[in-house]
Amino acid sequence: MNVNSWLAALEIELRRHGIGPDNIANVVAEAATHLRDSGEDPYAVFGPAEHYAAAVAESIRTAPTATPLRPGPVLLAARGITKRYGRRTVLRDVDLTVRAGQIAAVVGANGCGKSTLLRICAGLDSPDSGEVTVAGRLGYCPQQGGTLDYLRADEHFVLVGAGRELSRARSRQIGRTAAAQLGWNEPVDTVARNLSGGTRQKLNLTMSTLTEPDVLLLDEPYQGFDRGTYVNFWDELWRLRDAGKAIVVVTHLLTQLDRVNLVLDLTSAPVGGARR
Ligand SMILES: Nc1ncnc2c1ncn2[C@@H]1O[C@H](COP(=O)(O)OP(=O)(O)OP(=O)(O)O)[C@@H](O)[C@H]1O
Repeated sequence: MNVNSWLAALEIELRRHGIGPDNIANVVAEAATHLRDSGEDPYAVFGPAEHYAAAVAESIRTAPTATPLRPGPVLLAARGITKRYGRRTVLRDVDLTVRAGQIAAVVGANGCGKSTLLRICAGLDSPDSGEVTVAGRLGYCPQQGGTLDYLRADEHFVLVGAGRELSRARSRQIGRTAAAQLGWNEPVDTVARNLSGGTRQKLNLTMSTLTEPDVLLLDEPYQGFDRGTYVNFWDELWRLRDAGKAIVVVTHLLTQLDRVNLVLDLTSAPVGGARR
């Protein structure tokens, strides 16, 4: 189905449900970004526009507000992070502090440095200045990649579990249970390269939670998820938060920001440095 007609239909349906103009703009922009990045058919990903609009309306009506801050100990502290690629300063003096029991959303325009910040927090990239402190175990779900083409899901689980000295059987069990929570019930025989994009993301997400991290870094982990999985994903995030984890999630979904405790908007970085 044509993407533009589907988005136009979505906008009309959202208006019909009485959704406010800001929310409509955000939801449509988010769907457009997802469809552009994935190249998928809107009908296949979201279903009929009227159904998706109804689900969004329902989600907005029933959105739990973020729990009041229950300041646990600081589990992630990024201070004064500056990162340059060549002459371009992508991050300038960025601070992010996340405590146990908090979800922080990192938002901002394409290319403003969200993934770069997460990679730095994960220790996969070095800042030009600033430092990151992590208390406890770290889990990281990258925006892309992260899976090995010729390994099956179970083999991914075993590989990640081995890093925590889990037995093969235990790794498989934890991995399959986490996958089932995302509505993926048979993650057994298919090698990663033959999984759909959304299912590969489920595998990535499952791996990032498999070692029960204290700090969980998620870089747009829901890309390609269908609606049911998306709902399960947020339920799972809240469960982890309530279990005392510190979670950072990169998101374009501004409708979800009332569900998190902190928002770091990297778009608004003024030249010359900003404390957030
Ligand atoms: N290894 C690299 N070398 C050079 N430039 C890079 C490198 N990695 C990222 N960049 C650039 O840094 C900027 C920030 O990239 P980043 O992926 O962090 O943005 P983002 O906010 O996550 O974007 P998006 O919303 O599109 O995912 C971009 O202009 C990107 O091209």
